[in-house]
Amino acid sequence: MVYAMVRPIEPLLPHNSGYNIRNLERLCQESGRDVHSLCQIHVVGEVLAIRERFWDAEQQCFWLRLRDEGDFGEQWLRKDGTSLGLGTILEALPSKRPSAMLQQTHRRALREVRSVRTALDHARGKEGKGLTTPWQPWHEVPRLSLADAQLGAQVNCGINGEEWARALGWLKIAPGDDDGPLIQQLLSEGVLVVEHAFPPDFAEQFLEEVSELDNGWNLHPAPQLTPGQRGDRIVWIDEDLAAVRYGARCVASGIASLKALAHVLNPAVSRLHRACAAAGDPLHVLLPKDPASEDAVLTVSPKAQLASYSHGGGYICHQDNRFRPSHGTRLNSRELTAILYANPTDWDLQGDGGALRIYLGSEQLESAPPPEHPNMEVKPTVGTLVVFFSRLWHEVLPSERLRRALTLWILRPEEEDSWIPTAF
Ligand SMILES: O=C(O)CCC(=O)C(=O)O
Ligand SMILES: [Fe+2]
Repeated sequence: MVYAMVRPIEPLLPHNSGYNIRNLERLCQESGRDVHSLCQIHVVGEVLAIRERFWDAEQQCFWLRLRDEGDFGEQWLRKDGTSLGLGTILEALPSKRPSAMLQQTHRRALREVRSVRTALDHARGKEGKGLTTPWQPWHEVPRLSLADAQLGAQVNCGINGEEWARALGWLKIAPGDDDGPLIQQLLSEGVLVVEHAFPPDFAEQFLEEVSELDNGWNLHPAPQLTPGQRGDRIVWIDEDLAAVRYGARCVASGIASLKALAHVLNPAVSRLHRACAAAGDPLHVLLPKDPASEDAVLTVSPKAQLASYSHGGGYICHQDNRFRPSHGTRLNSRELTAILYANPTDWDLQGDGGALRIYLGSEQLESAPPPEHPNMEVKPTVGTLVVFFSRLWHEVLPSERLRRALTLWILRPEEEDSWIPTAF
């Protein structure tokens, strides 16, 4: 199933105005419209083709005509780089391998999308300096270096070098720190929790921005593979969208900090993989595609997921990735799951629920472990950073209170036959 979003508000918004709630309210007042009428989400089935596109010089955007399988027939979507993200259109396909025909159509649609993005960048004179260029095949995705990440952050949201260094400091992990106790803990236990990773004033602002973003109808129900799998609403977001579209600079900094983690963890994780590969572990075979990958096996997905749970919603016990011995491959390229929470500090796990429960040493299990399996519970309060290997089983316990989380998947893409970008 592919989701497309149509936002009638779109033509109303001046270029680069944010979608934050104040902006929307102001625009609604000015145009005499009800704020609830402005955002719609259509589930439109599989995108079969992008039939037509044109560059609208007046509005400086592309318009795409999509044909899909849903009842909505054909519809126009607007793409202008800062507004409606194409990632939203082609975001979710079932993770079990769809038919060859669907794979092919999806590939074709992706090629179209990429050509639009390239043309768009070209039209704007941009040099494509993002952290990763999403239209490249995974094995060509450049490895993240701190310099790239700094550049990306500056290009994307104007974070300067000083702020960047501070962001890394917040996470209490410094470059060159790969033998430090926190990283050792991650490698040996598979999980790392850092409490108070943010200074309090930043935490307060982060919390406020995330709640404004959520209250502005920017999140939509997460795609589910099975009914009842997860109860959250989500939006995929990068630094650029956060800072420019939503006016959420602390969220942008949060995403940039999570991306910096990949860089910082690279040497240690790379050593871990080499050691496991040397011991004959098939999961850790490193393909010799990129000699520089000796010290860099990790990169990041361009977008992070902002999720909001409410009304007792949770996420059943699952793995974000798994190794398929029968295929000798991993299901996707996710290696580490890194989360920053955005919930008040008076959170009470007993009364409010919403713990992230991670089952330790569970990555090889074929099915979800029983609750008595050794586990740890993380309280989702603002300032808490949790990083864990994506193959560990974990769940979000039902949350009686609004529960928000910003998640970035850190990737190890080199052996990926992935034809489905999970986010781009
Ligand atoms: O929000 C959390 O604590 C974890 C969410 C999660 O497991 C996921 O989105 O895959
Ligand atoms: Fe997960």
